[in-house]
Amino acid sequence: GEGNSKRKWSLQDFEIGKPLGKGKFGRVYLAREVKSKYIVALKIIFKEHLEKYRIHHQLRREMEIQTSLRHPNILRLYGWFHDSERIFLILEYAYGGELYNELRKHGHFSEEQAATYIASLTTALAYCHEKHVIHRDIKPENLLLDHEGRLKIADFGWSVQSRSKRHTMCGTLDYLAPEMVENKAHDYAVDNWTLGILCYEFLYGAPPFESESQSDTFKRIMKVDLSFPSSPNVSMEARNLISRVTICIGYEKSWSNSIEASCEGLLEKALSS
Ligand SMILES: COc1ccc(C(=O)Nc2ccccc2)cc1NC(=O)CCSc1ncnc(N)c1Br
Repeated sequence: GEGNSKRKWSLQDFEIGKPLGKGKFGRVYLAREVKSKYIVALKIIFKEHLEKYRIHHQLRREMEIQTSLRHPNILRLYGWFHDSERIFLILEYAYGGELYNELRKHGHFSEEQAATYIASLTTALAYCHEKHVIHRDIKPENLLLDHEGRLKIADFGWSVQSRSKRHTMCGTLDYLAPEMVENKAHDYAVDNWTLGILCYEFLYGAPPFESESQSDTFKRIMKVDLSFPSSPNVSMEARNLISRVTICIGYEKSWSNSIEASCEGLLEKALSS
């Protein structure tokens, strides 16, 4: 028959199972495609909910983004369909659930485990960035694990296609005003900064700038007020990686690719040590 991704799906094609959780703008259920017995996660979004938050255009853009993304560390969107009041997203089912639960269960990850997750995130984000997609909402809750414990970035609820002006920029930067150049750096650095934050949280069990109040957290982020507790005992290489990725974005706003390159270099070292 015709390729799966082109066929018209409907609710009758699925048997709905247990609720898996609440993603953005909708509930997610375990489901099984009746004919193939293939297990998926089915996300149900109410149209009036999209209208209310005026984000139906964002969902449409999201679907365009998702169909073009194919990466082992990015949760697949197999297709979607709708009825009169709901939109259904047919998602890859991540058998291992939320990475967040793993982190809470263990308190913090070993350096090897953290390096493996950060390496997966780095390649997935580098892939997104070369497709001019910025996720902008990478946090442990949006990271899932498959049946082999492999990391999957999910819930692109806030991803954006970076503005088309980037194509006009790929020529020389010499004539661009600082704010335009800054903007380019900002486009991807926002995801790379998050890599440093996540790396810290994987190793210490809490994000680096966590504070009592939002305003304190904000102040600490703006100052990049990074401190490393003495326990758990984290290697100097790992602390250097976190500092370089957060500090140099926080202060120098260096180009994302140079950061990615140094990340990959440092990760190679951390993984090989
Ligand atoms: C590619 O994954 C997505 C792609 C898009 C959207 C989405 O809602 N976009 C969106 C919604 C409204 C407006 C604009 C964008 C959401 C997801 N993914 C999710 O929501 C994750 C659902 S939780 C889960 N999923 C699988 N296995 C598990 N064990 C669990 Br728990």
